[in-house]
Amino acid sequence: MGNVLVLDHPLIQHKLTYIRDKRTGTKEFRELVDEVAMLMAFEITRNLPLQEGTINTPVMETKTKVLAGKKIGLIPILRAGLGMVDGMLKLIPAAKVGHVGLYRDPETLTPVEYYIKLPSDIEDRELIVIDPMLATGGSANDAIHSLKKRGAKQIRLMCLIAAPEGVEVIQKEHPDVDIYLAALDEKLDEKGYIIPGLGDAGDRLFGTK
Ligand SMILES: O=P(O)(O)OC[C@H]1O[C@H](OP(=O)(O)OP(=O)(O)O)[C@H](O)[C@@H]1O
Ligand SMILES: O=c1cc[nH]c(=O)[nH]1
Ligand SMILES: [Mg+2]
Repeated sequence: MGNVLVLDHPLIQHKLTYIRDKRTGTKEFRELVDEVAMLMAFEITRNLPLQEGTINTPVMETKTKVLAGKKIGLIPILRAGLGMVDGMLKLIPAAKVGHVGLYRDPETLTPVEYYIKLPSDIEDRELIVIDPMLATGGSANDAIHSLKKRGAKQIRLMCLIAAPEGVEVIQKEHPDVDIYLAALDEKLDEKGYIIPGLGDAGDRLFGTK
């Protein structure tokens, strides 16, 4: 079964408080999501492989370390996942970005795929699927199935907030996928919203409510 890791860095937790607050407007919400995504990217890149190289400092030659060049792909789930892309690219600028367009039908809560465009070499990349919200898990589950169907072999999932119901779905359907969160909340309400959550991430990011 995949691991679930709550990234409890104080800066992430502090910013998440303002992201959750209903008084936070669109501009500030977007900035905070960008910042938290960058901090989460810092945490989840801890395992990137390094290789030794040699350079000359102004004083002498020395052995030092550089990234071994592992290929990464960021896969935001549209729309809300877009809000996390730029923050992550600040730390992983060489990553390629693939898009999966999904919306959750408000009545049935089942995901509807409307767009997919991926880097051509996804089978060689470690893919990080990003979406602020993991609620019933339907959207992330579909996105991951779509990626695997197209050849993806290494996938991680990064969300701001998850409900236990969504985590369970991913762990059952995709035991090979580790999940990284800023918070694991209590449950879903009768409309499938995460409680206490942050409301509708897409609407808060793009001001569409
Ligand atoms: O785990 P689930 O129950 O599938 O719910 C989570 C999904 O719901 C939201 O997207 P939404 O459908 O609101 O689309 P949007 O990003 O375009 O607003 C969110 O960004 C996730 O993709
Ligand atoms: O709480 C939720 C659940 C699904 N999608 C959201 O944007 N928020
Ligand atoms: Mg939405």
